[in-house]
Amino acid sequence: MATIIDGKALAKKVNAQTQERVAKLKKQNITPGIAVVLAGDDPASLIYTRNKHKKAIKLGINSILKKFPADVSQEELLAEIDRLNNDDSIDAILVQQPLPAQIDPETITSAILPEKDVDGLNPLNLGKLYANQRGNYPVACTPRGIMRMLTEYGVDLEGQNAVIVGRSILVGKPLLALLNNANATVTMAGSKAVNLPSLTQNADILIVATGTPSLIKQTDVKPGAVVIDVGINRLSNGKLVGDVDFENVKKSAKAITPVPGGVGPMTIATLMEQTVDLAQWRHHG
Ligand SMILES: Nc1nc(=O)c2c([nH]1)NC[C@@H]1CN(c3ccc(C(=O)N[C@@H](CCC(=O)O)C(=O)O)cc3)C=[N+]21
Repeated sequence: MATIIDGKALAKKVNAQTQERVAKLKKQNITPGIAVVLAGDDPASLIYTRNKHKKAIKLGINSILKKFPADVSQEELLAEIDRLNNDDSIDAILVQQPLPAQIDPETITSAILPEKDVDGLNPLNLGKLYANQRGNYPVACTPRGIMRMLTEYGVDLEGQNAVIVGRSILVGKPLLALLNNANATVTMAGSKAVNLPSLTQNADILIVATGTPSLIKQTDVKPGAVVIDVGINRLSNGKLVGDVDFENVKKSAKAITPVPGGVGPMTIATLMEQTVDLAQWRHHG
C-alpha cells in the first residue's frame, strides 16, 4: 500500500513558517499584501479566491479582492493591473484563471510587474525558470508546492523518469522546467499522445494535471511509482476527485497524493509563502 502524501498536513507546516515570517516582517513595519483579481462568476473560482483571502488574513497578510463582471473589457483589467503594479502596499498580484473569452491571458500576465508576479506566469519569470537562472524569482505555486512535497517525502529526482500528463502554462510547463532543473529525465504528454499508457508506465514519478476524472488507472502506473494528482473534478454527485483512480492506484504505487487534501492545500500554502518571498525581495533584495 502506498504512502499517502498528506498535502494538508504539509500545508499546515508551511503556513506556520509563513506566519512566523510575516510576524518578523511586521516588526520592520512591512506587511505583505496580495491582490487577487477575479473576472466573472465561475463558482469554483469564487471558492478558491475566497479560500485564498481567508488564509492570507489568518497568516497576517493583507489581502484585497478586485472583482469584475464577466463582460469586463481588457482595457479595464489592464488599468487595474497598472494601479496594483504602482501600489506600494501590494507585493503580489494574482489574476485568477480561467479568464472570460474576450480577455487574452498572455496580455494580462505580461502586464503584471515581474516583481509582483506571484503566479510566475510573466514571460520574464518563466524564461528565468527555463534558463535555470540563480537568484530570486517567483515560480507558479502549484508546481512549486509539488516540488516541496517531493522534497519533504524524500523522493529522489536525479536521473529518474518523470512523466507529466498535461501541458498547461499554470502547471505542466513550469513543472517541466523544475523537474528538468532537478536533473530528472522529463517527458511531457498532452491529450494527443499516441500511446499514453506506454509513457505513464515508464514513470518513476507521474504527475497528472488534465482535469479528466479517472484518466489514470492502476495498469497505467509502474508498481513503486510516486503519483502526484493535480486534477480537481467535481462529479455530478458532488464528490471531488482527481485525475487518478486513487483507490486502485494506491495498491501498487509507492506514494500518492489524495484529492482533496493533496496538491490543492499546498498550492494555497505556497501562494502565501511566495507572497512573503516577494515582499522580502522587494524590500530587502
Ligand atoms: N491564476 C491562478 N492561479 C492559481 O493558482 C489557480 C488559478 N488561477 N485558477 C484555478 C486553479 C485551481 N487552484 C486551486 C487551489 C487550491 C485548491 C484547494 O485548496 N483544493 C482543496 C479542496 C477545495 C474544495 O473543496 O473545493 C483540496 O484539494 O483539498 C484547489 C484549486 C488554483 N488555481
